[in-house]
Amino acid sequence: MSVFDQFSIPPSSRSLERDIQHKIDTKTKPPGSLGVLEVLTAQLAKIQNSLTPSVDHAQMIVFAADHGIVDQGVSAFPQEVTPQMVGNFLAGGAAVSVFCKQHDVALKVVDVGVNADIPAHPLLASAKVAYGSKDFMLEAAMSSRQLEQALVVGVNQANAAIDSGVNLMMFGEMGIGNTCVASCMLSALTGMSGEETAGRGTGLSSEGVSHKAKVIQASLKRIEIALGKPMASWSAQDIGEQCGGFEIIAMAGAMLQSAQRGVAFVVDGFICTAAYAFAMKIQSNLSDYAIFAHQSNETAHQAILQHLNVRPVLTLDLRLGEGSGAILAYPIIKSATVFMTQMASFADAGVSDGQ
Ligand SMILES: O=C(O)c1ccc[n+]([C@@H]2O[C@H](COP(=O)([O-])O)[C@@H](O)[C@H]2O)c1
Ligand SMILES: Cc1cc2nc[nH]c2cc1C
Repeated sequence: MSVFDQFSIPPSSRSLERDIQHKIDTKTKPPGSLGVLEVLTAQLAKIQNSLTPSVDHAQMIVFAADHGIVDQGVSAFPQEVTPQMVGNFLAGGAAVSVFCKQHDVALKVVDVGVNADIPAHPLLASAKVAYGSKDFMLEAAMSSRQLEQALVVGVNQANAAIDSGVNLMMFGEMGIGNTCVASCMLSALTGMSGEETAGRGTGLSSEGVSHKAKVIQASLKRIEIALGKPMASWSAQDIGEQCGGFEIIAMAGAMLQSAQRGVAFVVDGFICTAAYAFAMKIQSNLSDYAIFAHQSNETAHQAILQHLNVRPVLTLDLRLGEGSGAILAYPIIKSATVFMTQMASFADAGVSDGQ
């Protein structure tokens, strides 16, 4: 049995649905007036099968890896930045580090495939599958064994966090070149062309974006020839092996396992959305457990979010990654649970409900 077959995610519970809606509607506010917070608290209450949902024990996991596709000139930054930024996460100097500290959320960094040896650190999990993926314009990004290994890294990370009592998983990523990987995976998953999925990433020029789109188109052509079947019939395994990235696959594994264990997770920006779309191809019940943090400025993110029929919490023109949007959405997600658990009802407060 492949690791892809190990997931059987239950839909989130419907048993309290009416009680949850009643509790939301009897708070001291006009019906629906807390907007998206009402949607979020209902989602969390169903996931936790509780009228008092909580996200007090949140954990941020940043998966990091490198990508052979950078040899095609698809990023504005050099590959060395991946381990350098991992060092910055661990030292507490990155955006995700300071925002996690601000909100008292634990940060863990997982090396799934960085192209350098990273010294041991209390916040680092070393789970390197390889020193980066292969250049997928020329050959498969990884072997089927590496694909399984990366997925299992994510599953194990989710299990460790949930075993320690975490009730909200937040995911981020770091990997120079990974917007190209995410775009190629999303093209393969949705049928959108490289022109539609390619964007500026860390800051490519317009010419750079056109070149990146051509690299994606050439890669899709190579894969079609290698697999001997049209894109519409590629499996998740095909897409992961041919054009995946280790941090993206590991994150997909962590999302699937969080859902399997009945725990909500927060999807950060463009690359994390590619991990989610990939995981959805494995198990579509996943959608009940996902909260989308923000709409990235990466060109295709809006179209992909629409394609997935999901609404992000924030639109702040972010395009940083590393889980920064997820941690910024955290206080709003938390407020959604706080209104549900702490706000007075019309009856409690002696306020007329207008009926
Ligand atoms: O999350 C996003 O929406 C996002 C958009 C653009 C860039 N990034 C980050 O930038 C890196 C990838 O950009 P690039 O240009 O090297 O492919 C990677 O480390 C991501 O975390 C992230
Ligand atoms: C500096 C820098 C920080 C990042 N954080 C996530 N991706 C990144 C890419 C770069 C280039």
